[in-house]
Formats: sequence, C-alpha cells, structure tokens
Amino acid sequence: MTYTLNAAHLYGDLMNTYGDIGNILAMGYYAKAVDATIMTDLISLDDPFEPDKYDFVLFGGGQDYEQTIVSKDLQTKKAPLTAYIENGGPFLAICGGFQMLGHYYIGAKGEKIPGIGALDHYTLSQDNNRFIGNITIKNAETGQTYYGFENHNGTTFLGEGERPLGNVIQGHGNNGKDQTEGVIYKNTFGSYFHGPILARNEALAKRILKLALQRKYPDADFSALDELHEDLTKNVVIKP
Ligand SMILES: NC(=O)CC[C@H](N)C(=O)O
Repeated sequence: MTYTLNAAHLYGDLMNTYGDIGNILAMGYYAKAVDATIMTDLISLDDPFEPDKYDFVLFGGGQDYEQTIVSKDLQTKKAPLTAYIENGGPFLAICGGFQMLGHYYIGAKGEKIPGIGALDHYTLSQDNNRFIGNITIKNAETGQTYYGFENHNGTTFLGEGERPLGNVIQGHGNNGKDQTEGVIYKNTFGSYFHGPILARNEALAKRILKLALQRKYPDADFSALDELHEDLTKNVVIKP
C-alpha cells in the first residue's frame, strides 16, 4: 500500500456500542480503492494520546456506567485531544463519545458526567424515556441524506461554532426539539447514529476518508474516491 493512515480508537474496549469500530472498517474498505490502508491503535484508560501521531480518531458510544469510568481518564487527555481537534484532525464521535466531547452529560440517574468541553455542546437527560429507532437526516451543505439507528437517553444542545451534521427528516436527533442531529466543528463529526454510520453512508465515509488522506498527503490525488460507488449496505433490507 502506498498510503497509510494511523487511527486511534478511543476507549474501544469500553465504548463500542453496536460495533462502532465498523466505522474504521468501512473507511478501510474504501481506502483500498486509492491504495491506502488504516492502522488502528486502541487508546484506553491510562494510555497517552499523542495528537501528532494520528490521522483519524474514533470515539464510540457507551452505557452511562462506562461513560463514568471514561470521564475521569478523559480529563488526562483533554489537552492533546483538544489540540488535535483545533488543528483540524479528522475525528468521528458517536453517541456517548459525542456527548463526552462536550461540556457534560447528565446520566439517566441524574449524575453529572464531565466531558472535556473541546466542543461547545452539553447533554441533559430525559425522564424515563429514550430516543430509539431508525433516523434519517439531510446535510445542509451537500444535500446528502444519511441513515442510521439511534438509542439514547441524552438530549444534546449545540453551542458556539457548532453546526449540525444534518437536519432531522425522520426520528429524534440531538434533542427531539430543534431538528438538529449530530455536529460538525472543523474536521470533527459527531452523531447519535449507530449502524455504524460510515458503513451505512458511503458519501460520508468517503468524505471523512478523503479529509484524512488529503491532510496527510496534500500533494496526492484521491479523486478516484469520487468516482467509486460501492454501497456496503446494497444487499441489506432495513425495514422502517
Ligand atoms: N448509545 C449510546 O452511546 C448511549 C449514550 C448514553 N449512555 C445515553 O443513553 O444517552
């Protein structure tokens, strides 16, 4: 392989709801088309996160219990993770991971679980309710439609400098009120979508992959990705 991307899977042993690692596997599948490969490190409790070492970071979803454990360790990685994000490092944060990049998450029992405030959102809890089911959103910049499955108690409210990943067409999204779903801030993408989101949404997978490749190899030509059309879910029937 000519090109190599180094990915960090943050707390992949604790936060990997519905196989969120499938996001890296999907990117790796598309990467082959441009002679690129993805090497993944699991970065968990007590492991240092070195921002200059990575070209992509995945932070998956989790249960409140795991999020409480991760929250403490995450504070020790706050500075390098914030530097990576501010530097335009490509980042995908799903559900619990998305919540933890913000200021805090109020768990289902009312406990306040601190995030790192690298992004300006915060997450509250709902009383005896979860948002569960299929969800469809539309991205305002590209007009692309994304499909996923959501299952969360938390309701997230975006802050300064954050725009949504998409506007809700069907489902609940960030909070069930303002029609937003997920976030885009610099090259960081957050979403409540499991599925995993990149396995179900080819256009987004190629967009984030291209961002990562172009950032590491600015002089190389990855336009072959635009011509490639391979929907990984083409043989899968998902009933609403
Ligand atoms: N699927 C998830 O990652 C769930 C996140 C969080 N524990 C919530 O319920 O909101």
